[in-house]
Amino acid sequence: MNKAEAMADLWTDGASGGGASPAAKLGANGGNELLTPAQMAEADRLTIASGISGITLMNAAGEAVANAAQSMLTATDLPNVLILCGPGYNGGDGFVAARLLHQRGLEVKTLLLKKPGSLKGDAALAFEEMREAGAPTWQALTPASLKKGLSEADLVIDALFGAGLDRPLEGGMAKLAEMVNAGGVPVLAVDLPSGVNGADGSAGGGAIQAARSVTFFRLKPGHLLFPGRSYCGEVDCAQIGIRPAVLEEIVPELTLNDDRLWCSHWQEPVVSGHKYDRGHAVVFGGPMHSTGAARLAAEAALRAGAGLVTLACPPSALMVNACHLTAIMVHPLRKGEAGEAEGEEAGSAGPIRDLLSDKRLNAALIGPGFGVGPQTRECVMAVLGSVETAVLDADALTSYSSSPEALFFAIAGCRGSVVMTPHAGEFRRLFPDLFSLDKLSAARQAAQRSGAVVVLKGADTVIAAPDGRAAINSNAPAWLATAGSGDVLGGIVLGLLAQGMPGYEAAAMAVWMHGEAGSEAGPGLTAEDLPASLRPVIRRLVEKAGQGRKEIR
Ligand SMILES: NC(=O)C1=CN([C@@H]2O[C@H](COP(=O)(O)OP(=O)(O)OC[C@H]3O[C@@H](n4cnc5c(N)ncnc54)[C@H](OP(=O)(O)O)[C@@H]3O)[C@@H](O)[C@H]2O)[C@@H](O)CC1
Ligand SMILES: [K+]
Repeated sequence: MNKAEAMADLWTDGASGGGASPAAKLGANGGNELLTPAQMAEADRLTIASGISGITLMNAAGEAVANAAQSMLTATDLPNVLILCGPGYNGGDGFVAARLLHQRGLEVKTLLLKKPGSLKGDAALAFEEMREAGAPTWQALTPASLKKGLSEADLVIDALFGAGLDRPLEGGMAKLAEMVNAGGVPVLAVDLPSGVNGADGSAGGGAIQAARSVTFFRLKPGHLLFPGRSYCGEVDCAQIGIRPAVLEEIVPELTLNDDRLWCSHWQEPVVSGHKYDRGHAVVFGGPMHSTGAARLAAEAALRAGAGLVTLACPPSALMVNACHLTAIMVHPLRKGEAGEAEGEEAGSAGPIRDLLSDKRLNAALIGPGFGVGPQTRECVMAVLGSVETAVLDADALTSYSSSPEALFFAIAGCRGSVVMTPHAGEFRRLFPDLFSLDKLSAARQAAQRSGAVVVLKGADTVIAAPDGRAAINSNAPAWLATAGSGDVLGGIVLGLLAQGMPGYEAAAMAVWMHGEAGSEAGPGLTAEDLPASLRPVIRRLVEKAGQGRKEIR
């Protein structure tokens, strides 16, 4: 087992203790690549071309569904399972599950959306095999048959639509989904809950609410992006005989955000090392009435492992910051002080350049609590023109609402990586034309346009690189949505950049660590709790990385 594999187990082997991530409920076994429905169809095609028949894959998929169904039914004596089968191969998986559950002695009823004669290919084969096996009963899916079926069922299997959903549910179909949701019977979804678009998680016409979903080979973006994620329940990923080698042809650029994505770029401190080996990060803070955001970021950067952290701020704010900070250095941005005369804005660009002329300061964060306006734009220009790597957040982004191209131009001239961490509102101000797109496409296009790594924050944060790579995060607990949380995230990115991680990996690791720290701090957390909550998260990473190394020897 190499270091990456060892660390991949970290959050799914039940050994992660109090910080167990909600992502552990996602069955990302097999690999962290995410496949769109089109890519999944290609994986099926390549597998079938290599000599494994489609019906073999469907039988394996249906068996995984049947097994999951049984595991949901342990408490009932003679369970009654209602299987809703659609017109395509998703329905085919339903027929296989129906046959197996019937053969295992369960009461099974299938309701078909279309006549059996209209079934094609492997779905028709699976229906025939189900009938030959002594067939569980089947009839047409209508409001009346559904109402009766729901009144008798202990479990519903939703095999209506999966990867082939190509439009929102509407009319009678949407009403049937509403009936299932109102029925009070737990639902197991095959591949995806019907109504959820696997590519982007949209569910414009509503969807069936599942308690659990079983997907195949790899997770799909729709399992992770909202609103789709909220319909999936717990997600299992079953391996059905598709070889991972097909991914070499498909080359997916999208992954689940977990340690497999970034652990090989992260280096824990070595005994012979020096603090300067881990970089010197600088946070540019705002005026006296607005200092907290920068302090949260600075504390997070230090906890994330930066060797040294300096908080640079206007002289008026120096005393406030100095009173709150110990290990973090404070530095007055003296020259100019124009901001103070003009409504207490932050220091001018000159002193920023002066400070950053010390090349040991290798990563800078500007934006949180900094103030919005032309002075901020000057300061952002000074940062991007002077420092190796930078994080832009909050006011640094909002200040460019009416001139985003100027920002993108400056990013293009920056020596190293630039990471932007907008929430939805900040994103909309910088990229108004992208806001109507799905979150994944929006983040990807923004990264391409701006030349920065874009962290589009939210419960399903997307991290996108200008080269097309993207990751979806899934471990953020609900209580992470609290004042100052984003400032901490910016600080973690900064701390990892200071240690020399590449921008995309630093951003992804930071988002993941932020989520873990949120789970570690738990209900009732405030942003102040998060930097300290990084300690057990980092300790587990170090321990697991060490295990990986031992096993390599
Ligand atoms: N390929 C393989 O080897 C394997 C595939 N596997 C399984 O196959 C599934 C994908 O199968 P699939 O491609 O047949 O699509 P599927 O999800 O059944 O739906 C297509 C049908 O839905 C219809 N339809 C679409 N949207 C609709 C709407 N809003 N409202 C109403 N109707 C709508 C559409 O109808 P039409 O557009 O023609 O009107 C079409 O007839 C995948 O999820 C997995 O479970 C596994 O067995 C492993 C091996
Ligand atoms: K389904």
